[in-house]
Amino acid sequence: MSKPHHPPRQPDAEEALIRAALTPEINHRVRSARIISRRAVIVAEAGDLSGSARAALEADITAALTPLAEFDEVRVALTGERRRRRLIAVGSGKGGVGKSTLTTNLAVALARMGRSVGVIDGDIYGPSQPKLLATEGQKPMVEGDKLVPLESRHGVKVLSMGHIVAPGKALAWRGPMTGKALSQLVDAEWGETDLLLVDLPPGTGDVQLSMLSAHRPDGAILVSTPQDLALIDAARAGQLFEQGEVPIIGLVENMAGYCCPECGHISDPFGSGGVEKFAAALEIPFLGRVPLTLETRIAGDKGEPPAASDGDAAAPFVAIAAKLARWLDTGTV
Ligand SMILES: Nc1ncnc2c1ncn2[C@@H]1O[C@H](COP(=O)(O)OP(=O)(O)OP(=O)(O)O)[C@@H](O)[C@H]1O
Repeated sequence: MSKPHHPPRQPDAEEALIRAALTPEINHRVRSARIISRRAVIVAEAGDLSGSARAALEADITAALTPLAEFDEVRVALTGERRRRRLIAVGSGKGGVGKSTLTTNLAVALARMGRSVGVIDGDIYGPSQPKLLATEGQKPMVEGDKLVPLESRHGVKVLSMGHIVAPGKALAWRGPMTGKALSQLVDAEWGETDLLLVDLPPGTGDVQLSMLSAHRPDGAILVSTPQDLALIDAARAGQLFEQGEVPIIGLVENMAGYCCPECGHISDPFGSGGVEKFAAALEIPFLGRVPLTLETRIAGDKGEPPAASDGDAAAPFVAIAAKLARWLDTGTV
């Protein structure tokens, strides 16, 4: 007895038939289209769409295909909503103003608020995050061609040039090399991490420029101490972000006044309120002030960020982190 004859399947013809009934906009999203047992099965890319736009896409595909006689049923599978990881740069015009300390403490405070946060130490010439997040001497693993961020003990993932390059070795790097190094950190295997805080080197050099061109941040926080010179440099750093069309979330005043560890009295060797006035003049939101405290300095050196505990030194960081969280959720501080 001869075998029953099955006509060869014609996936291309099936796909062409289905695509002919869809608009170009929808076809652009269709990844596969098949007819299986008189059922049309369409897989469409919808990772960038919100809930209502996804529902509309599904309804449009179903409505366009239902009249066709070649199948009895239409099934639409949409690809999952893609997580959009946000990148926030923390920058300053001048070195040593506490940008790294602020980055670490904001990350830890946000993690304690339930956010999934990673820190990238973009300070290629003087990395400080390995120390601040107590991961000194650790080496990230590599999966495929991607680095796997280190898990700090404070619930924040971290990757720093200090984890992958011997101290001092990056000093001679310029332009393209620094850009490539930064890309390795940003494009690492961050997994479920929703938010990356990037601790930028001070100033407006190569790393900042490659950050703006290759990994444009969603927003930037500027840090300054109250001295005039630091403020002028901060304004310059702000201009760089503005030119790169990166929204400036706000300005933080660090080492605002000295908090005496004996009596808690705050004295202001550099005056007070200058940064806030400066922010107002530049029409940049003022995010808050962090006093100079011995606790913050010692905690930083020990890899125990104040924001990891509930002491007095944590409060200013927590308040600024809450503003950043609001900005992330609503677009305003
Ligand atoms: N509010 C603060 N109170 C006390 N010490 C602080 C405070 N902020 C920062 N420091 C200390 O000041 C020093 C410089 O801080 P940090 O490394 O965060 O600055 P930076 O702007 O990132 O510097 P760099 O230019 O080296 O990247 C560190 O020793 C840090 O512990």
